[in-house]
Amino acid sequence: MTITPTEIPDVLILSPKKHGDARGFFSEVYKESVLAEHGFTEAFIQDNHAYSAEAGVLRGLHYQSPPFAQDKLVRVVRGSIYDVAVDIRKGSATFGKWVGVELSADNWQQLLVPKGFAHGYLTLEPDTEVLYKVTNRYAPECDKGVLWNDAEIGVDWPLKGEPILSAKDEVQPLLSEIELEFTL
Ligand SMILES: Cc1cn([C@H]2C[C@H](O)[C@@H](COP(=O)(O)OP(=O)(O)O[C@H]3O[C@H](C)C(=O)[C@H](O)[C@H]3O)O2)c(=O)[nH]c1=O
Repeated sequence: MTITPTEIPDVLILSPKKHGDARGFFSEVYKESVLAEHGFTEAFIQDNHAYSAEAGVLRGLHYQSPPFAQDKLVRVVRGSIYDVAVDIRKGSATFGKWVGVELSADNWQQLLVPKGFAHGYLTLEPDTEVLYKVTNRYAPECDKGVLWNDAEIGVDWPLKGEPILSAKDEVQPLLSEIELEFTL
């Protein structure tokens, strides 16, 4: 597995090796020791699985506030997504900045999104399945968000038309309106 920092150094791209043979492939898709070598030692305690039927589904931008903040390790086992992390850590040199990476069953890449980042993704094809590990349990009372198209952030979503949003994501607050609960 190789690990590559993005333009925001705490957000990492992981590229597990696929061992292919005549039967198919085998891949170690999570290895605690490899992440520890890169300074990530948080324990993942929950696995999530999200299926989106259509291309153009946009989930985000979400985060859980302390004490239930989550680190996320995101991968795609069917289809593809444009995965986005936005730095919402007060005092960060990259506060309000975002990174976007295509994750797909084909490229087999993963994205590590640490606490202090809002996370969201846009599906790029139908029948897309996203698996991700998180380092804290689901806490609805701490479930927060930022508006997907907040002009102050300016995420360049590769949209073809209007996104398919949940009712919640239609009305998320702007970055300028949220309580900043993460400090670098
Ligand atoms: C996140 C979560 C949700 N749920 C339930 C709550 C709702 O009944 C249903 C759908 O939840 P929601 O609309 O919040 O799902 P997404 O829009 O995919 O939310 C996720 O989207 C972005 C991409 C994220 O990074 C977060 O993990 C998460 O916020 O699943 C649970 O039971 N457990 C959970 O951990």
